[in-house]
Amino acid sequence: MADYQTIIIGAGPAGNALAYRLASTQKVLVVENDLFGGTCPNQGCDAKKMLYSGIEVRQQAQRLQGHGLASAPKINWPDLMAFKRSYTEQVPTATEAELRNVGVTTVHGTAKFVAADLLEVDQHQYHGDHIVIATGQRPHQLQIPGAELLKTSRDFLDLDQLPARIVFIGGGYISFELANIAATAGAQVTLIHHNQRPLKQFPQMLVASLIQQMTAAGIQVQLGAEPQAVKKTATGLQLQTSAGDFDADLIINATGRQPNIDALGLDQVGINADVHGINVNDHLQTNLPEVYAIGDVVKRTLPKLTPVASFEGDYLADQLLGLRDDAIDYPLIPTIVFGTEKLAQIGVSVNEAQKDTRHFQVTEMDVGSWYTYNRIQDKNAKVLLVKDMVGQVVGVSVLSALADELINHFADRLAQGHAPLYLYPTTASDLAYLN
Ligand SMILES: Cc1cc2nc3c(=O)[nH]c(=O)nc-3n(C[C@H](O)[C@H](O)[C@H](O)COP(=O)(O)OP(=O)(O)OC[C@H]3O[C@@H](n4cnc5c(N)ncnc54)[C@H](O)[C@@H]3O)c2cc1C
Ligand SMILES: NC(=O)c1ccc[n+]([C@@H]2O[C@H](COP(=O)([O-])OP(=O)(O)OC[C@H]3O[C@@H](n4cnc5c(N)ncnc54)[C@H](O)[C@@H]3O)[C@@H](O)[C@H]2O)c1
Repeated sequence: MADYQTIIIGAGPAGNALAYRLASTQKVLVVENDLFGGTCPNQGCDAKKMLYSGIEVRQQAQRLQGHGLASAPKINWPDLMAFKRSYTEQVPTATEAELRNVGVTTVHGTAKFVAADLLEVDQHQYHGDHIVIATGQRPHQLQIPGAELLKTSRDFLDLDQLPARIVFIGGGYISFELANIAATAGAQVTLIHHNQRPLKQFPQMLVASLIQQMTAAGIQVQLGAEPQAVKKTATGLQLQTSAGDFDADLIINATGRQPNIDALGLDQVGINADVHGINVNDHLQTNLPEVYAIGDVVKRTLPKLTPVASFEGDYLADQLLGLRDDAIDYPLIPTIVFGTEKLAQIGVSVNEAQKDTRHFQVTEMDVGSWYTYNRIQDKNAKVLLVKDMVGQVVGVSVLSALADELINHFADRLAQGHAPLYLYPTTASDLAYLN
């Protein structure tokens, strides 16, 4: 039986951040049952932003029509997809090779606990002094008739051809981002949300403004539509909802993600988890002291994002190397929806401030006419500042083509002694590698 100091299950941003840090001092094994690199580079953040390269150029050119540009370039979907694949297709091999280069052993297969310190992968057993679960999440399945006809964000991000009519189910990050890609690339797009509060974490005033811009860009946003069934029709598919039926050639289910824990055999060894993820303490330790969990698979209310996954991987590396023993203390976590306009926030949210008017006040600023935004014709740009009672800015929400830049500047300004976490993927998120 092979013996390791640390075994990491899952080679996504969380598992890899940990593996790289441990590699020079420990004997480390990483087990991966799909694509090395995990969700973010293969079918999440990076894949999406490769497509956004073309999408953003078309959108910026649309804003400048009549201001020096005569037309906006059209998207050639197969070419854009080929560009995305030129990046994604090399990710799994390159990631695994990098891990091996720094001395990490890698294994392909699904890991299952046999004991607290023992895993089985394809009938081979591996002993670890510590075992770290970093298995991430997968799309949540809708329980409606015909759900097997629905596709996911992973399918969308690898489409050979762009279907003419696309429906996105869900009013979260994925639907808002992919709907914009599809519509800007020329599809007829409908976004269906089951209640009246899409993107509920963000200020509803900015969400309403975003939806206005989506509508102006030709995206139909249907609120209050509970999905009920999916059917095949003579011409494609039909989504039946409480607010009517929607015909489409492709329907993407983006109603949230659930932790990858089913195959791990957690019950067998008594690791506490539920449908929201694995329970950990403030040291990212499960109820079994030698087993930890990091990244999206952890049950927590903080946003499930790449910078958070990497931060946890880094933190746990310090713990396992004996460099620190304090509880995890997260920096402010900025969030962004790369939508028809970018919607981003950091610090005390407007929603929190509106519930606690004794301590916070919100200032609304239409900045579309400011030089920075006027120059790129970002006419609807808006900033909401949350201030405490002495007038100090403690939170910011932005709707603008430049929202990522501004929020990253506020990540620096509001950091208060922590190394700031930046939105990913952005220029600022590269800073950690520029030293
Ligand atoms: C469409 C989309 C867009 C996104 N965009 C952004 C964005 O712009 N910015 C951002 O910050 N975040 C974004 N995210 C979220 C981001 O991708 C995740 O937060 C991040 O990937 C989490 O990293 P992780 O290592 O915890 O999990 P993952 O990246 O999911 O990696 C987990 C790995 O574990 C493997 N695994 C699972 N079970 C087992 C098992 N039993 N045995 C072995 N291996 C196993 C999986 O195959 C996977 O490779 C996006 C997500 C999606 C789906
Ligand atoms: N820019 C980014 O950082 C980014 C981009 C994409 C994804 N992500 C990550 O991926 C996660 C998953 O994205 P997502 O958009 O799938 O999830 P989400 O949680 O953001 O949104 C899911 C939406 O589906 C709705 N919903 C839930 N159950 C439903 C049901 N039965 N019927 C109809 N609607 C239902 C919810 O109300 C919610 O609006 C995000 O939470 C985030 O952590 C991040």
